[in-house]
Amino acid sequence: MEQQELETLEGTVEDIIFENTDNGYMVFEVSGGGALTVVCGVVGELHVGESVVCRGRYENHAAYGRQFHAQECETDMPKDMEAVYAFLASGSLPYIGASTANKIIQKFGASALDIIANDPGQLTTIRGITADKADRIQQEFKRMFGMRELIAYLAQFEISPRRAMEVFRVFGPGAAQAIAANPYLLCGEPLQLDFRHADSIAQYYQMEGDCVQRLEAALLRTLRHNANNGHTCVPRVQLLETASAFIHQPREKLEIALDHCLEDGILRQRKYAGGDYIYLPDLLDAEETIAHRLALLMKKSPEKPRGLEKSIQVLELAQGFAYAPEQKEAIRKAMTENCLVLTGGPGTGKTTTVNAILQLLEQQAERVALCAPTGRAAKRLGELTGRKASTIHRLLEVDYSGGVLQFIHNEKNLLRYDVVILDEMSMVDVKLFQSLLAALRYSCRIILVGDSDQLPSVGPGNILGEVIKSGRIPTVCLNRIFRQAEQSLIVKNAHNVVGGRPLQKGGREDDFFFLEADGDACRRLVCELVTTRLPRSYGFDPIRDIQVLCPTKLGPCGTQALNVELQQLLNPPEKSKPQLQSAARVFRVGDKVMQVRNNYEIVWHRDGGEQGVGAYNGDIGIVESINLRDRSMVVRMDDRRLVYPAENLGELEIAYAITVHKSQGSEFPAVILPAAQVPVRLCYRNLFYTGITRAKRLCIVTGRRDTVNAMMANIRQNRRYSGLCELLTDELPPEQGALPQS
Ligand SMILES: Nc1ncnc2c1ncn2[C@@H]1O[C@H](COP(=O)(O)OP(=O)(O)OP(=O)(O)O)[C@@H](O)[C@H]1O
Repeated sequence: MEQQELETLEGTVEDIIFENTDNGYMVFEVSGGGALTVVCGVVGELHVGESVVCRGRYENHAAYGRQFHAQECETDMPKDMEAVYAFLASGSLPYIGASTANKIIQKFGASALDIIANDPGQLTTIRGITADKADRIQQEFKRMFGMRELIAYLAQFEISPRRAMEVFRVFGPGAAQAIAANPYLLCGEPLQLDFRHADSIAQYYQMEGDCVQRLEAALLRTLRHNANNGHTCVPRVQLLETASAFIHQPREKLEIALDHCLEDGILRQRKYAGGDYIYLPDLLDAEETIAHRLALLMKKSPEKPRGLEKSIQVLELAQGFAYAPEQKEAIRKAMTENCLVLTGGPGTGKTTTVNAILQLLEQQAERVALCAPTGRAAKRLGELTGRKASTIHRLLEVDYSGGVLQFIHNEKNLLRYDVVILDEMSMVDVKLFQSLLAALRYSCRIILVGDSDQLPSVGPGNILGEVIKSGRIPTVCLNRIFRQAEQSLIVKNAHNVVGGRPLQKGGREDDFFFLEADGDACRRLVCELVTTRLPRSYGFDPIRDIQVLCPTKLGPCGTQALNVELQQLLNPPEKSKPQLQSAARVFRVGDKVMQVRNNYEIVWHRDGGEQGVGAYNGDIGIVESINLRDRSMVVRMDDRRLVYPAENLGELEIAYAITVHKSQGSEFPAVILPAAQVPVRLCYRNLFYTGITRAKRLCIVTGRRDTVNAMMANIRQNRRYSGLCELLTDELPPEQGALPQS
């Protein structure tokens, strides 16, 4: 229906105004019907001189006037001589500029493009074009039109030009043949297209629903889907059942396909106590490497620093208080063992202990690296220890030049540290930890600090939980809440949550409150707290200091509804305030935004001139300016300024309200946690605990008492399949590694 309403614009491309080669978004001028029209849209690749038929709609742009928004764009080779000349002179082909284009046209006329495509040898008759150059010209010409053909081919299966360009980049000129032979390649890495696209291509080629390509793809897709939910492996039985239900094929057929995949090494299997588990090879590799490296550290003889007790006493004198017995034990172990896990809830003295360890290590002139998985956690670690702390990515130095994530520091270029202290360990996934271990010298000692009651990492694995569970790595768990911390109801209630005790209600002077409300009333209450009550009573800045943390995105108290309302209240549209629409979001100058995936290439400038690259999932900032012409935005994140070009806007979300999952590793002066209508799958204790422990000075839980009680009662930690505990116990039989936990 929609299709019939589209208008058509036909003509020749006169000029390319803006081009994004990554996603195919272009702004260009088309002459046709006696007029010159500015056209924009995701059209793939275009060149001056080409004939185009665009379908879309005319729109009036606030700044640029009337434009044509193309939803579809068919192109053809330049037809008449003038268009062929314009195309050749546009510089789209290598070695051909305006004057060579002129010579080619004089010699071959309108058939110049046929010659380039089919008989490039003839080009050598033009001065300056050697046989090699003629070949390169032909290759580039074929690439250009190959991409064009692929866009048209995939469009029949409702695959957008933007996706088609990605397909072309991955499979090159042979893309169409490769896809015809196995349409399910599209569902694999790195494209991960929806299965229904591959199914419709397979149907077109009359492939059966139980063809081997489809069965294997279903197994891989199920494992990848589980990896995205944090599992490093899946029980064999469960994998077969899920994949069978997903593609409606009998389990036996999937079993045969699975055995093929195992034989070919596409998948791997490990036997643990509970049965057989299937892995994607890279995730098993990561868990095996981690277990092996930690085991090697445990097999190395421990350090024997002299005068340790004396040094601890000196520190106590300087501090003016005595360390608790578990803190002392952690300090001793940190100075002697090659690997230590230090864990505990808020206010139990982890940072105080880390500071003591740092001082002792520095006295021994050990080279110590302090790091954490997120920028915010690293910043906090730096502030609390008064030392330089960086993200793991920064420590390893990202190299994204090849378009895939690599690190400059790796097994061939080791980091020169004697000890690494890694904070917020609960957030580290297996791949990142594997990369970190690879870049450390074998003798480098490791101290892992974290709170195992927090939500586990976003990426696959549950390293902290599994390492503690194995009992093979020295672990000190700090349980005691210190007096200062005890005065805080946030801290007390955090421990109540973990201990399964009821929440303590807050009084006027407290830093924790529960306010009862449901549905829309709860949403209105949250908005009122953010916009008026908390700024008035506590002097909080509603945008900078207060963070709404929602268990869910949906519903009246989810991030989506709250962001719409809070944006309207805190940063309403104004005539003088530039704003940009990107997908369903509107960004305005002054909005709070969050980066929602890792981008290793985006450039930032720090105040004071330093420049670098990278914005990471969970980084929060404020929109500082908007350029309407090229649809770019400048976002300030702490002391850094990042320029987001149009194609990167999809990586940003409005962030007055964010999910608890996204808040891991961050702290905020004031947190409001609406717990009214929480879907059952998100109704669990770790999530509630992680949310309230993000608050530094004030935490307000709003919502329904029964929802809060249900969240607190549900200790079913979202189970994560991982073999790390078993791999560690295999590597370290009890006599080598087992240590009683304190
Ligand atoms: N042995 C001790 N005696 C007295 N006070 C202590 C002791 N250890 C820590 N504290 C105090 O307890 C409070 C909490 O300690 P610390 O910040 O180290 O805990 P934490 O576990 O890092 O907390 P969080 O995870 O919330 O940051 C601090 O005010 C600290 O000075």
